[in-house]
Order: sequence, then structure tokens, then C-alpha cells
Amino acid sequence: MGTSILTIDISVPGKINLWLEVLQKREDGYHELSSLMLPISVYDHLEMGLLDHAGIHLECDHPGVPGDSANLAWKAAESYLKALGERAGVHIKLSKNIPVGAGLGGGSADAAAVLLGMNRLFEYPFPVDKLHQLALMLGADVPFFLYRRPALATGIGENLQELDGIPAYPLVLIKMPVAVSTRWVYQSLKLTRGRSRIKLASFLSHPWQVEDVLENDLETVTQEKFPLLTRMKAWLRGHGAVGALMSGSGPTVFGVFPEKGSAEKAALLAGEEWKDCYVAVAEVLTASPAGEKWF
Ligand SMILES: C[C@@](CO)(OP(=O)(O)O)[C@H](O)COP(=O)(O)OP(=O)(O)OC[C@H]1O[C@@H](n2ccc(N)nc2=O)[C@H](O)[C@@H]1O
Ligand SMILES: Nc1ncnc2c1ncn2[C@@H]1O[C@H](COP(=O)(O)OP(=O)(O)O)[C@@H](O)[C@H]1O
Repeated sequence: MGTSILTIDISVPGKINLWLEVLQKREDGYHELSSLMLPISVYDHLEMGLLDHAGIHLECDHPGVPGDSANLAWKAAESYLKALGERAGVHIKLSKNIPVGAGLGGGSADAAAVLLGMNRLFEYPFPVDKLHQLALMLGADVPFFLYRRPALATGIGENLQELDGIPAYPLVLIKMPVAVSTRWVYQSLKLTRGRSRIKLASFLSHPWQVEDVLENDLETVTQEKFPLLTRMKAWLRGHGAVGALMSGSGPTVFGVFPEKGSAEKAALLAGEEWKDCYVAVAEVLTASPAGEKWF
């Protein structure tokens, strides 16, 4: 198998939803949201290179994630090549580190990163709007990961208002050893809200009053099945977090800490308290990495 000399390495950040309000169900079954999406310093890794023949070769190191055309990274490469109309080939090596089925957006993040990587390998044939369009066909969350910046997501997640002024919140993540299906959570949701309560402008002028905006309408569904999540959030608050919430469809819960030191201490204790769980310290990424050109 011949790969080109040019290979690229990409660090792929996951995300949390600092808030997630589900506003209504559309006729196609998707839900309209208002969600503050924040990239975080928990990363998958991708290595990509062009082949000297057509095809998509994927290696994925996670036994629970498909290594074939069911992988979102594979699907992203396929859709990019199809849009480009070239009989080219690509090799993709995916190292998973973002927990799977966790509410941290790992699959969507990989898909977006493959689109970005392909665009660099082919020397930028597509503008960002075209990548955004391809991303949305892969999943509602995928466009967010093209920009790697804090953003208010509306529509089904694809209308993105990028935001400055979000602190690099120190976080502790705890995830039970179960995977949750996003589809199941949305399908099980009973809508009660109607309209958005959280005011972006007032949050931006007092971002440290973060506990006032930690709200996730999907929590009720996942918490009912896994009541331990409620205890995990209370535990995080009892160990220094100013607030705690489930991310996305869960089951990861995150605590927001006033500074890195207290987050690290809490994470050490969390590792002892929540023995079978994934525990990590992370922080919110507030700016795209400098010097990276993708489109
Ligand atoms: C809940 C969130 C919050 O950021 O994240 P995760 O928990 O998956 O990380 C997202 O809305 C997940 O987005 P994503 O994972 O891209 O969703 P998709 O693959 O497009 O859809 C998976 C399933 O969720 C439902 N879905 C998704 C997004 C949305 N706005 N409304 C929905 O009803 C769809 O009906 C679909 O069956
Ligand atoms: N590259 C990928 N990384 C993770 N999961 C993937 C990937 N491709 C496909 N999947 C499948 O997508 C599902 C959801 O994965 P993930 O994106 O990690 O969760 P979430 O939607 O909670 O953020 C899993 O069932 C997994 O098998």
C-alpha cells in the first residue's frame, strides 16, 4: 500500500455543552436547540496521508468503534472524495482517546477533522461553506468541530455564532462505563420548554456566574436510566465545583472549577470514589490553535 510522502497529524478536541435547551421537534424528527458548545482539551488523534490508488484505508485502535465504512471518519472521507469527484485514495489512522458514546462528540469531532485534513491534503479546493455543508450531512454536531471555537449553536446544531470572552474553565469529567445512544435520548425526551430561558448576553457579561446557566434538557432522560449521574454531580459540587452538569446526551458529567489546582485535587479524589469510571481533568479551549490552515 503506497502512501504519499505528505502525511499530516491532527489533534481532535472533544466538546461539552455548557447548556443545552431543546426548543422543539421538527417534522423530520430532529430537535431545534440552543446550546453553548465548548471545545475541550480531551483529544483523539488522526494521521492522514494520500494513497497512490483509490480507496479509503482506515485503522482505528478502539475495539468498540467500527473500523470500516460505519466509522464517521470513513464516512467523512467518502463524502469529501465524492464531492471532489476524484478517484483518489486516503489512509487514515485514528487513535481514540475521547470516550465513546459519552456526550463529548467524539465521532462528530473525528468526522470534521477528516474533512479538514482532506482539504489540506488536496491543497484547499473547498471553502469553509462547502465543508460546512458536507459536515452537516454527516451529523448535526459535525459543523461545530470545523471551527474549534466556543459557539452558540442553534437550529439542529448547525447555526453557529462564534464567541469571544469565554473563560478557559478548568473541568473535571466523570463518565460511567456505559455508552448512551444520542438517538435514544432524543426519542425518549418529553418536551416541556417551548422557548429559551438562558440569555447569552447576560452570561457573556458575567461568565463566572456559570452555575446560573448549567442546564441540559436531555439530563432528565439519561438520569432516569442512570440515577448515579445525580450523585456524581452533587459529588463534584461537594468537592469544589461551582456547578456540574451532564454533557450532551451523556453520560459524562462535568464540574466547572474556579482554578486548575482545585480541579486536579478533585480529579484525584474522583478516581478513588468512582472506581470504574473514566475521570479526566480538562479545560475549555477558547481559541483555535494558531498557524493551522484548513480552508
Ligand atoms: C446531543 C448532542 C449535543 O451536542 O451531542 P452528543 O451527546 O451526541 O455528543 C447533539 O445534539 C447530537 O448531535 P449528533 O451526534 O451530531 O447527532 P446526529 O448524529 O445528527 O443524530 C443522532 C440522533 O439524534 C437525534 N437528534 C440529533 C440532533 C438534534 N438536534 N436533534 C435530534 O433529534 C436525531 O434524530 C438522530 O437520530
Ligand atoms: N470515529 C468514531 N468515534 C466514536 N464513535 C464512532 C465513530 N464512528 C462511529 N461511531 C459510533 O458512533 C456512536 C456514538 O459515538 P460518539 O460520537 O463517541 O458519542 P456521542 O454521540 O455521545 O458524542 C458509537 O456507537 C460509535 O460506535
